[in-house]
Amino acid sequence: MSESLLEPAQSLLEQAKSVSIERGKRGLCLNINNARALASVSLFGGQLLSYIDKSDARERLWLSESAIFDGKTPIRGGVPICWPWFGAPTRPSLPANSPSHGFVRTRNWELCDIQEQCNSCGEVIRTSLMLMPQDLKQALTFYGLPPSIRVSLKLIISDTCTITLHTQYDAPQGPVLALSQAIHSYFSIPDIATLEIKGIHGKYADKVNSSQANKSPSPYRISSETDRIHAADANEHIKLFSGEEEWVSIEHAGHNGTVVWNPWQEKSRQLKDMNDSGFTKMVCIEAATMPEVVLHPGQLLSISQCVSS
Ligand SMILES: O=P(O)(O)OC[C@H]1O[C@H](O)[C@H](O)[C@@H](O)[C@@H]1O
Repeated sequence: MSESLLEPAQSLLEQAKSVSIERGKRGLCLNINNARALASVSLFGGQLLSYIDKSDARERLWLSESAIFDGKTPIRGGVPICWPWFGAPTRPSLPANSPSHGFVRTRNWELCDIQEQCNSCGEVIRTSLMLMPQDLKQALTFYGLPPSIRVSLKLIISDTCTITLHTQYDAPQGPVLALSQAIHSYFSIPDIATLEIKGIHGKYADKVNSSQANKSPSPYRISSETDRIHAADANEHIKLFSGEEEWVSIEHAGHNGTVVWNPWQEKSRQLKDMNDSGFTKMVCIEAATMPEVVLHPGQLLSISQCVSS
């Protein structure tokens, strides 16, 4: 993995007021500090690692204390991008040992654009970043996928945080692409014992008990290993409560599935990049296209997640 910035990114950074680059224990990260929020994005995986709304100074994302930053292992926490497949690779045409959750979470991404919006005092109140995986064409060819596909990630950091993943099939003709993907966000919560999830109503396929079409629970609480793919409402508004307190608000668009994941105790112990009690402080709520959707030449597919207080 090249640990350097590409030339165009250097000049974007020189002009930006609210974005700086840091080369530290977490590898190469872009740090955003504007009047409304703080955030950090790893260029490995194009992965948002931290988002803090300055109005309450609360970290919204969970990052494992044992996360591995070796430039090879997927980072446990923040917002991994799973693309162009979610979960285990199922397509027989893929090479043996193809990674779980696709290949872009373990690639270097490059910074392609920065846009800043200022208030009347000249303070930046909104920072938008555009990132793309490096050398995507080569990777697509390696996995037997059409090389004219482009994927980009737009992050808008302000008093809300919006993550949008675009897939553009940039060709007049070619084979259709069956695409599953996820914005795989790990949310930081005070305690899994007091968590209640509101706003998820669709039936779910249960990956723990291998059963299909279960009714969404009400109230929705987590007290054991949970790994579910819910059929999603078109524009979904989910809220996480810690007891009576509304903790975080999550809106999804462009998806057809919402994933809820908590590994619970035993599985946490098996994961080398998660502390034994890590599962008590996190829950994954993911905007996904799962089951997979079909993308035709010329089409653009976008999914997004917006996080706010
Ligand atoms: O350990 P990872 O490959 O990062 O996957 C972590 C989890 O991601 C998703 O939420 C899946 O539904 C789970 O089945 C999986 O265990």
